[in-house]
Amino acid sequence: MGVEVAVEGLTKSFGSQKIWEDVTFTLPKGEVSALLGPSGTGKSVFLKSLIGLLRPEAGSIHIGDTDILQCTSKELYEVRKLFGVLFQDGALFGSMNLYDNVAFPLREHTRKSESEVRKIVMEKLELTGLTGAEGKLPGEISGGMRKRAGLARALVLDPEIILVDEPDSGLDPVRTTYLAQSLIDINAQIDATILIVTHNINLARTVPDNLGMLYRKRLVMFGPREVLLTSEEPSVRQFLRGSKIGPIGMSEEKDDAQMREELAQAEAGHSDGSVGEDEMRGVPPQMQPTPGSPTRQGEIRREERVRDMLDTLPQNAQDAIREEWASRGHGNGNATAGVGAGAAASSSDSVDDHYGSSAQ
Ligand SMILES: Nc1ncnc2c1ncn2[C@@H]1O[C@H](COP(=O)(O)OP(=O)(O)OP(=O)(O)O)[C@@H](O)[C@H]1O
Repeated sequence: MGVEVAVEGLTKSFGSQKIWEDVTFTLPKGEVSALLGPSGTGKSVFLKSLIGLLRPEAGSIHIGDTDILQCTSKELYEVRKLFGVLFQDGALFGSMNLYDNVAFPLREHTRKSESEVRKIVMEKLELTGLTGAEGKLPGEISGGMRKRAGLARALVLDPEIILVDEPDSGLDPVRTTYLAQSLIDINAQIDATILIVTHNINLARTVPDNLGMLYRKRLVMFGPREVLLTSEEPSVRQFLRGSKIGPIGMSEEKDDAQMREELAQAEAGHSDGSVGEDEMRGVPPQMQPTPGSPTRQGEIRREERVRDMLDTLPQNAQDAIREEWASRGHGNGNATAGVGAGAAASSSDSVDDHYGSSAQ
């Protein structure tokens, strides 16, 4: 099962440039979470901080019981083995064929025999739909295949946490959906904790259990996906619609004069090409594992968790969650298929424990 990742009061600067500050939230174990944010808000820096490649100057990052900002380098080495990371471009070695690329972490970090390595590599290549392509070089295959090879390589050490940096970059919408489906299926199969960093709104709306957004050097919010998707926060609504109207500008933020001018243009009928407000309202159904996959344990645990905190969530989010449960025949929140009746009482965690003060 995946481990919990708890980030508290995290602040990162490069010299005098503050990237983000006081970021607090928890990735629940075995659930799929996504972090949204305009370009340059430090999402990749955040991922690199989680695996100890960059060092924030304040706060803590607990991976299970270990605070990676306080631990020894030996402990950090052990913690890193829990991670599988899919970088934007797949980060494959150009001179190695796919088989050797995927085998690389096994040969580097384990003492497995070549026949054991072969068994694992072929299994992961099959899982990511790459059987038959193992002899190809990265330069000979499409961007989508490179991503999947990167994913296969991220999976060979049986990670408990999978970090995915912009899974859609360089992919068309159909291939992005296939990759997202792979992530959901993998979550069902190995119950790993998954964090996806993305600006793909469709993916953010349909794939994760939990959703957050970084903006203006802060975590605007993080919590069950229904909270962000029904939020009235102007930056969140603007981002979801991809509209020019709102506080987010071409560079990080804009001034009042520009905001007034853009609003006047919109009122005069000038379209900025964004998705209509009504189209972006509501919570679409979540992507499910491919039929025949194991039940997603993260989804069951999430339901228990959300049930515990339901009354603390904004009304819009509560309504969306209750509606979704009702559509699945889960009644008004008092009964859950597949979840023990004692579950709601078993956790003492409050919404603040899970999501910090930024949960809304
Ligand atoms: N090693 C570094 N040294 C100095 N500045 C850095 C370093 N890495 C990132 N930055 C800066 O941190 C900021 C955030 O970068 P980051 O790549 O994390 O943004 P992002 O949200 O992932 O953007 P995008 O969505 O466009 O990929 C940028 O201003 C970048 O220049």
